[in-house]
Amino acid sequence: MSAQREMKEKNPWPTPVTIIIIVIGVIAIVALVTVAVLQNKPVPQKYKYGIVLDAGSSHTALYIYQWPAEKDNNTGRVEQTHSCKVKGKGISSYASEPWKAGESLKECMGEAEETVPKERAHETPLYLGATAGMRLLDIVNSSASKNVFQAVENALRNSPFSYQGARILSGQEEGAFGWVTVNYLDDRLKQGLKTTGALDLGGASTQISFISNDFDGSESPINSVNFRLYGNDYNLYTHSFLCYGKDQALKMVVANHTQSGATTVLDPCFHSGYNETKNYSVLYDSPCVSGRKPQEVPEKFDHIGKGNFQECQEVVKSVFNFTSCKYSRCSFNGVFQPLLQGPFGAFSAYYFVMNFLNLTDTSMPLETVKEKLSQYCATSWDKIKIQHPTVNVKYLAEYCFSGTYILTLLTEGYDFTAVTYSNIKFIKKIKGSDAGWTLGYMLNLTNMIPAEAPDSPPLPHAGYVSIVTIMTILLIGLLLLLALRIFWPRCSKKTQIV
Ligand SMILES: Nc1nc2c(ncn2[C@@H]2O[C@H](COP(=O)(O)OP(=O)(O)OP(=O)(O)O)[C@@H](O)[C@H]2O)c(=O)[nH]1
Ligand SMILES: [Ca+2]
Repeated sequence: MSAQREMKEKNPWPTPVTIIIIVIGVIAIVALVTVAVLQNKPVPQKYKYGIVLDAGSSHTALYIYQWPAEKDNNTGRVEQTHSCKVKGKGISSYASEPWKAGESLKECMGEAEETVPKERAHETPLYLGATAGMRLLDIVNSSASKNVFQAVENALRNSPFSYQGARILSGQEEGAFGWVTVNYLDDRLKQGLKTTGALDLGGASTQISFISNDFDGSESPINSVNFRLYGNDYNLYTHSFLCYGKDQALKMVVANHTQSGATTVLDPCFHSGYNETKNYSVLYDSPCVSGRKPQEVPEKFDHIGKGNFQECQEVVKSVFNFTSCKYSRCSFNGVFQPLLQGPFGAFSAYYFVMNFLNLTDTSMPLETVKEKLSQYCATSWDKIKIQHPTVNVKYLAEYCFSGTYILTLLTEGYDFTAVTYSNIKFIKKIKGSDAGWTLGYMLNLTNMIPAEAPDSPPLPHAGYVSIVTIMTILLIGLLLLLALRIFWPRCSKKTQIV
C-alpha cells in the first residue's frame, strides 16, 4: 500500500504533458468548429442591379434585375426584382410629339430610383430596347424615329443610373434573347439540358425560336443564331414576323374586309351586338396595311360584330400566304422553318389571351379548345360586357379575334398539330421573372453567361469545411491515443515493478 502511494506521488496521473495535449486538442476542436460554423453562416446578401426598358409597340415596361454582388460572372442567378408598366402607349405613338415619349418614362424611372439602393445606382447599367413599333415607324418616317430616340435618351441620361444606350433590336435578336431568357430561368443552359422553344406574340410582331435536329443553319442562314453558353454549342432557329403581332394582324384582317371601301363592315371575329364607328385613316395608318388602302374610301365605317368562329378562322387564314416556298419547308410567307421540336413556352399576348379565355391547359384536346372558343365568340357583346365588368373594353372586344388568331398562327402558320399542341405551355413568369427578351438582352450585354462552363471546386464549400473538421478531429484523437500509449505504459510498468 505504501509503495503504491509512493508511486502516485512520484507519477501523478494525468501528467502535465498529457494535460497540455488535451487542452491544445480541445482548443483546436473548438476553434475548428467555430470557424466551420461562422464560415457557413449566411452573410447579409449584397446585390448588383441592371435595368432594361422594353419599348414595345403597344407599351413600354421597365424591368429591374438583381444578382448576388460577389457572383456576377457565373454561379449567381439573375432574377427580376421589380417591374413597372409605363402609362400610355408605346414610344412609337409619340412620333408627332417626341418629348412626350421621354416624359412618359419618368414615373417608372422614379420607381427604379426607389428600388435600386442609392450607392449602387451609378454602377447599374440601364438599357432601352425598342421592338416592332419603332421598326415600323423607322420604315415610314426615320426622322420621327430619331426624334423619339433623342427624347428618350435625354430622359434616361439624366437618371442616376449608368445609361448604356437605346436602340431598335432586330427581329432576330428579339427572338433569340426571348429564347435565352426562358432557358436561363429554367436552368437549362447551365445544366446543358434539352432546351425549350420560345413563342412571343407582341402587338406588332411575333417571334418563334427553337432548336431542331433538322436545322444546321445552312438552308436559311438569316434564321440561324449560334451561341456557345456554359460550354455548350447551340444553333438556334429564329424568325420574327413583322406585322404579325396581334394588333397589326387585326388591322390586316379588317383591311381584308374593307377592300370595297364600304361604310358598314360585318366582322365574324367580333361579338354580335358589337357596333363601333371607326376611321379608315386610323385603320390604314401602318405600313402593314397602307399598301392595301382602297383608292376611294369614306372617312368612317361601322364595324359590326357577327360572332362566328368558323368564319373568323377563314378571314384570319387569309393574312397568311402559303403559296410559295423556295426551301424544303416553310411556315408561311415563304419563310423557312425546320421541323418543330421539343417543348415550347408561349408568352406575352399568347398568355394574356389564353389566360383570359381559360384555355391555358394544353392537355385539353385541340378540338375542345376550338369548341370553347367558338362558344365564346358566339356569345353576344352585351352578355360579354356583363360577365366581365372590370375588364378593359378594348381588350374585351378583341379576345375572340385574338384567340382565333393565336390558334390559326400556331396550327396553320407554324404547323402545330392536335398532337404537338400539347407541347406548348402558356406562361407569363418563370420563377418570378417575366418571360420576354429583356433578361436575355441584359445577360448578353453584361457578359453574364460565360461561353465556357465555370471551373468549380470538386467539393462545395460546406462539404470542404466539414471534411477538414472531421479529419482534424480524427488526427487529434490519434495524437491523444499516441500520447496515452507513450505515458500510460510507463506508469503501469512502474506500478507493477513496485
Ligand atoms: N389582355 C391583355 N392584353 C394585353 C395586356 N398587356 C398587353 N396586352 C396586349 O397584348 C399585345 C402584346 O402586348 P406586348 O407583348 O406588350 O406587345 P409589345 O411588346 O408592346 O409589342 P411588340 O413590339 O410587337 O413586341 C398587345 O396587343 C397589347 O395591347 C394585358 O395585360 N392584358
Ligand atoms: Ca414585345
